Amino acid sequence: MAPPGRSPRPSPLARVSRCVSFSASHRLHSKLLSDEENQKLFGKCNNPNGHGHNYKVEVTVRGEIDPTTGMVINLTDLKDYMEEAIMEPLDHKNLDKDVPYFADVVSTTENVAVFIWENLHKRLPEGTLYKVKVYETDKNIVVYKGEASVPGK
Ligand SMILES: Nc1nc2c(c(=O)[nH]1)N=C([C@H](O)[C@H](O)COP(=O)(O)OP(=O)(O)OP(=O)(O)O)CN2
Ligand SMILES: [Zn+2]
Repeated sequence: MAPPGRSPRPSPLARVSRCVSFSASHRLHSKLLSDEENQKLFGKCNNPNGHGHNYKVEVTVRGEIDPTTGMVINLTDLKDYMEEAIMEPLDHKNLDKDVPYFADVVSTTENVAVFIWENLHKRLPEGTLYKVKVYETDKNIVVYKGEASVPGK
């Protein structure tokens, strides 16, 4: 509580990140396209027997630093949430065949990032998930921040 006549001291906001790695196979193939169109669009990534990646995921949570605990979020809790939301559904899986979400959603890194966001944000305090960054390879990187475009705008 601030002394009378003084406004309360603003709580510092910080961003806390944690990384995990998982291995998975997939095939880029859209059910909305013909086999020929898929091959033309995705090339080697449309190989019928798939291919694999060692994905790296960086999750960032944003919030006030609690004056009592000194934490935005307990990283031990974040570790558990990431285990449930990322490792359990995705590690050592065939994304297209083992993960129901990707039955009709092309397993691009963009969509992997959205899947992880949707799975994580329901476990975290409202409004605290800030960023999901997925490295499909060292060179191919996607950032998703929960944003969506409004149709017609
Ligand atoms: N917009 C997207 N484009 C592509 C994605 C994707 O997720 N989003 N994914 C792929 C493939 O999955 C493919 O595996 C990418 O591999 P590759 O091109 O081999 O990866 P690198 O660029 O890191 O490999 P180098 O050959 O060493 O450059 C394709 N497109
Ligand atoms: Zn791939």
